[in-house]
Amino acid sequence: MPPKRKAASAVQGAVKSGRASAASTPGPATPRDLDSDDDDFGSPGQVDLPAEEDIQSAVDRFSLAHYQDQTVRGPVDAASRHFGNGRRDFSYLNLKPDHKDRPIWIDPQRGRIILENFSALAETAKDFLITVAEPLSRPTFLHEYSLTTHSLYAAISVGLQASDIIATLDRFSKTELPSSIRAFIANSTSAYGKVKLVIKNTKYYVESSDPEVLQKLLKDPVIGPCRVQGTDITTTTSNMQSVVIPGTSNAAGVQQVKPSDKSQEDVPPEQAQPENAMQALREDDDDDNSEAVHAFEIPDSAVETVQKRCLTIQFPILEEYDFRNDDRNANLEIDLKPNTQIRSYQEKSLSKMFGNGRAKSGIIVLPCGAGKTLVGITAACTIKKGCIVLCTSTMSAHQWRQEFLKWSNIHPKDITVFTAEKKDKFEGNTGIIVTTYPMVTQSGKRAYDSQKMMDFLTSREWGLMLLDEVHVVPANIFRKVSSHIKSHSKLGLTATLLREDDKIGDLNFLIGPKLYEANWMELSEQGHIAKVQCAEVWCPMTTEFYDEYLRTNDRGLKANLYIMNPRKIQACQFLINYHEQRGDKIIVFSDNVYALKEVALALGKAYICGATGNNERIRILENFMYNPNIKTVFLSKIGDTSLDLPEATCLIQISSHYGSRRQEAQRLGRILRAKRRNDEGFNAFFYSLVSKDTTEMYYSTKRQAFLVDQGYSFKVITQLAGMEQMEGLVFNSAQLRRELLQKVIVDTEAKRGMDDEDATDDLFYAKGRKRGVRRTAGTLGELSGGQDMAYIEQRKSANKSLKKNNKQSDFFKKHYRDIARNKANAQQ
Ligand SMILES: Nc1ncnc2c1ncn2[C@@H]1O[C@H](COP(=O)(O)OP(=O)(O)OP(=O)(O)O)[C@@H](O)[C@H]1O
Repeated sequence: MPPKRKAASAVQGAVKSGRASAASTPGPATPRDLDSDDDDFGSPGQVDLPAEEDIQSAVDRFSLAHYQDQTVRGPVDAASRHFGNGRRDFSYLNLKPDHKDRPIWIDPQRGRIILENFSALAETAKDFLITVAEPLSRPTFLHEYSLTTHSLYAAISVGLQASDIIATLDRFSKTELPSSIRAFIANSTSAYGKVKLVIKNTKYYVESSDPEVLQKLLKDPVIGPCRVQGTDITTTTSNMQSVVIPGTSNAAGVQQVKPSDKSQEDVPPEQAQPENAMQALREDDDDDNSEAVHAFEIPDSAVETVQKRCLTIQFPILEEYDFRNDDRNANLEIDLKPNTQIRSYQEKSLSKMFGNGRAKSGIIVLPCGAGKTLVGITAACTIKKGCIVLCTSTMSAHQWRQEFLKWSNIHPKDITVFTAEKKDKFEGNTGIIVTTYPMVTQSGKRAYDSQKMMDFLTSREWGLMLLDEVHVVPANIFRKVSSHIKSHSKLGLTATLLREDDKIGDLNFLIGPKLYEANWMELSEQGHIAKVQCAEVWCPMTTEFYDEYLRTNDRGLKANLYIMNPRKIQACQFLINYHEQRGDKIIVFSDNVYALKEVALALGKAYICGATGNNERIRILENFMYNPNIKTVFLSKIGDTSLDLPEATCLIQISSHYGSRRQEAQRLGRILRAKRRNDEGFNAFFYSLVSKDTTEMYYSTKRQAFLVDQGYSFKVITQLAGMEQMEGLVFNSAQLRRELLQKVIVDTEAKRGMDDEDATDDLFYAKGRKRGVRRTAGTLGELSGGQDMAYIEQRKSANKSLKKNNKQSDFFKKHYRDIARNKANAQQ
């Protein structure tokens, strides 16, 4: 089916206005250059689209490297090695005379696009780039995007044509568009949309309106054998129709419940936004042509293989759901409530999903606290078929149900929760089930009612599958989910499409391409998420801690030393004090559960970790939210995601998971939804405390990479003015610091030998970790307890009893007395 041109009028509108503004900018840009419809490039006739070709040549064309310019490079000289010995010398790309007025430059080898964010055309160019390319980095002045086959497929799927993309990129580009990029765009997009994967009667079919394409697939050595013999069918399908737009400017194609006094027809036409892509679709979709479609069946087990292979041979398989023509599955009574207004970026993201009037599967990326839940609910209200929502925990499953009831008019009986405790089915023909990933993927024998519920889920077709927090779920879990549950469309939601293990690419074919990624800075400028001041506080190690840090080879002890560095604890105390006085509510994060407990107790604050019981968690969180005297709570990594504490306005991180960019972003997310974010001059604060000259510094820089790409800048604070003079500063004598050091060493050793009740929380003592022989340098004096070093038995049982006995010593007596006192204070 040919892509529809008008569907992309939002983007094209932006491009047009870009042309207009370019024409009005001073400088040598001529109207013909920037504003002319008489394009030099980009008319379909001039794009060198391949004619007939075999599968192998399609495979060869897949990589951008295939399109490299064959331009002769300049002579190799002494500086050449800095430019890949001439390979990265792009001086052959001639700048246009008016290049200063054009905002982008494109790397002909890697498809990277650099945008000058200070250009007068930046806004218009950004609107376009977000549609055709993937944002990589968006700090203040220069943005970086990447043209990929996936991003180009996404652009085509909202109705742009290769010629539009080429022409517009060329207009914005400082140099003539490299021929490698032109060919890459033309060829990557030429086969898009020719092959589809559809579900009919709970069976998967590969479908195309071009019989020759199907023949090619059937001849392919991987796809051919997957066909279920004797299942070929030919049907007719009607062309795209517009998604119903009730006329509200914020609808994004969503049917909203109308207030009773206002019928849909009452809405004056001027309220409809002309630049709304969905609106354009509605105008466009009167031509309702039918066409013949040919299909063959593939077994469930072959779906992923076929999807992967199709991607490799450049016939990307499209998962689209023509929900309005689905008469087989019952319609669900669901609309947004009349007072529900979705925000512009939520609308934009949904217009990418429903850009051509059908539901495309894919992933929407919005910052934490930007309202992914409402985006999911709006998608369900658009499709209006059975919907299954998968969450990461039982708590968030219940939250999702509540949000559905809050924002939509769904009948409470039509939305049920399937968790270990609750296994209700909806009563009507269709409905919504909210469940968790483990509930549907758990292997082994299930309880009777759980099995019955699973049979219910697997025996029917679902219109939409909403996948919350897609970034945390391993690919094999998705495989299980999709093989168990048949859904016509899938929408993944996340704030951080990041994995340190590079597995994120798997989501491309398991769910679909990234449909939309919002700009964090833009949303915070608009007040949808809080503005945050980020700072990295460098805490020097005390001499005795640093000596031990340098001496030991034990990674666990090293980590405990830089985390428990007394100067860091003092900085934490000082910052808590400072922000409590300002009226902030503070969350202190520590991945290391040992440090979490010790520091919380030392500072007399409450903490929550994996081992904290549910009732106690609720009690602590409620106190944090509603008790004006409880202003600080310590959280282990269980608080990283899905915790809604809009009261929190300040974060202090004392230990974290190595270089995890995702965790850093998720933690920052806990304050992005701060209630007070729209107060005049309000700022939230995010402090990361790191021990100077230790490996923690290296990890810290890595962790910040994602946020820096989103435009956040981290101030480095080397000294907290006034800290030394603070009254009641902990560990403020050499004796106390030495005692703390002893305790850290003893506890590290003791804990190594014991089963850790917080193993799920604690990265350094994860269960199953092998112990090796450890040899450390030391003196006899140290061994005998001189110089504040403690004697440590290496046998497990001895360690336990040593610790027990140690409780009787003066040091431990005092220590445990302090803990008890702090605990009592925290509970008051
Ligand atoms: N269009 C809207 N109008 C009013 N409030 C909204 C809108 N969209 C979202 N919100 C509110 O913003 C807050 C954050 O929403 P939500 O919990 O869905 O964020 P999230 O993106 O899922 O965050 P996280 O990634 O941290 O889970 C909620 O209180 C929600 O009610």
